[in-house]
Formats: sequence, C-alpha cells, structure tokens
Amino acid sequence: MTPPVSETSHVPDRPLDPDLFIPSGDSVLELAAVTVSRGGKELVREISWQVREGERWIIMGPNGAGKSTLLQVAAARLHPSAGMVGILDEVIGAVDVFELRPRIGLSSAALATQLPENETVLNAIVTASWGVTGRWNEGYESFDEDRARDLAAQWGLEGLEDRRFGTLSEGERKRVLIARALMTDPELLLLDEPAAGLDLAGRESLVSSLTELAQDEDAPALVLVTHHLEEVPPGFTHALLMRGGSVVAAGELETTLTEQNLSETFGVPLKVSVTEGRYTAVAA
Ligand SMILES: Nc1ncnc2c1ncn2[C@@H]1O[C@H](COP(=O)(O)OP(=O)(O)OP(=O)(O)O)[C@@H](O)[C@H]1O
Repeated sequence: MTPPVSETSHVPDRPLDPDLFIPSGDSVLELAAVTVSRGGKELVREISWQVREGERWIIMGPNGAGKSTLLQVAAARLHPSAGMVGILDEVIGAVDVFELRPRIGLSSAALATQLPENETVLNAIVTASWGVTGRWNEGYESFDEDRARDLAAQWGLEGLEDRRFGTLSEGERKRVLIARALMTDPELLLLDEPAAGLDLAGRESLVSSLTELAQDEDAPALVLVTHHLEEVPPGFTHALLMRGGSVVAAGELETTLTEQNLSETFGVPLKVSVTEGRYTAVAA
C-alpha cells in the first residue's frame, strides 16, 4: 500500500483556467492535475506537485516513467495537455514563455546535443544569457564573461575555458551544462540526469559539487532527475517517485525514499540502506 502523499505535494483544488489559477505565494513551481498526452498515450497522468523556495527535490523512477516529460513541463518547454502549471508567479498559458525561460536553469542531454562541438567552454556557458547555444553576433557585457569564468571555475572547469566543447570528457561536459544552466542566475534549476554516463570518480565528484549547491542558501530551488539512489546528493530535501506517468509517492526525502515506495516505483523488491546521508539499493 502506498503511504499517504505528504502535504508538500497536495495542491488545493482550483479552477483549471490559466487566468483564474493563482499559484501559492511561496511556491516556485506548482502543478495541478497535469497530464501530458502524445500519440494517444498519457506520458504524465494527473500530477499535482508543489516546489517551494529553498526546497531541493529528487525525481526518481524507472526508464519511461515520465520524468523527463515532467521536467520539460516544469521548464516551460512543454505545454501540458490538461491541468495547470504555475512557475515563478506566472501561469503557463497566460505568460510569454520566452520571458519566463531565462529565469529557469535547465541541464539535459537534449541540450548537450544542441551545443556546437566547436564552441568553446566559455561560449557554451555565456551564450545562455541570450538563450542561444552558439555564439554569433550577440553583444555580451564584460560582466557576462566574468560570470561565465566564475561559474567555470566554480564547476571545476578552470583552465578549460578555451577548449572546444566537443573535446571534453563526459564529466566535463556535464559540468559545463550545469554552469550554463546557472548563467542567468535562475530562480529554479532543473537537472535531468546530470550524472548519467559518468564513471565512479566522476559521479562522486559531481555528487559532492551538487551537495555543496544544495547546502548553499543562495542557490535556487533545485529539481534533479535520476534513476539511481547513489546519485542523491546529501542536502536534498524532498523526493517525487514516478512509475508509468503517475506519482507513486512524494514528500520529504527520508519518509519518501523508503524500501516500500522504491520497490513499488521500480517494480522489484529492494533493500535500501543509508550511510552518512548516501543512499544505496540492492535487490532484496
Ligand atoms: N512524442 C512522444 N510520443 C509518444 N511517446 C513518447 C513521446 N515522447 C516520449 N514518449 C514516451 O513517454 C514515456 C515517458 O518518457 P520520458 O522520457 O518522460 O521518461 P523518463 O522517465 O525520463 O525515461 P528515461 O529514464 O528512460 O529517460 C516513454 O515511454 C517514452 O517512450
């Protein structure tokens, strides 16, 4: 039996009209009964979810659970087929998404494929200020480049600023994507599988950087999508578990990442352990 979903994921009933939908005052992201349908299939089904300032969320679930689809909705990149989406005091359907998107940082594999292989690391980061992926004739202020250099240093890319994106290792690319996502000083940061494809050392190094970010009071609200419990950085506060497009459980991390919920989410009996804030799971 699924335990009751915590109050953090309950969204009060509201009229489903973008002009009447008023996101809660302290919410950074609020979804009310969101469904995304494609080709006659519901990829995401009636999800209600609220992220408040200062919260750090994990979205976890098996392949095809709908995690990336949900993140695309949260990033104002995908319009829901039904339901309401409030992002940063704005309501999708009643806002120009091109004005909203710079306020949301997004790192994803799809974005990585859009970055030109011959673009330098610095340009891959700084071009986020114009919402473009390749540098052309846009004008950049010196403080834009200073910020891009600071972010490169902060994310372990010092000395690589002039390297071509296409020559980077997978771990370095992931760090560029996160630095780029932070370029516009977003109020909401969405990271879709930031540790996918990394070796053990690369994963551990990234988890450690994300732990620091999670503990930074000035960092934006964070949402991190992953399949793996080992990638949950200590300091994350909440989790939303998905399977087949629906929410299995959502709420505070410790009460949500339970053996029962995770076994139901992944469809196999799991034994879960936590050591010094790090989670691991093996088949029971
Ligand atoms: N345009 C589309 N038309 C039909 N089905 C789609 C479309 N886009 C995605 N899907 C399907 O929707 C489901 C959810 O996809 P999504 O990428 O959101 O899952 P996910 O949880 O992120 O998976 P993964 O962990 O494998 O990345 C998958 O079964 C996928 O095949």
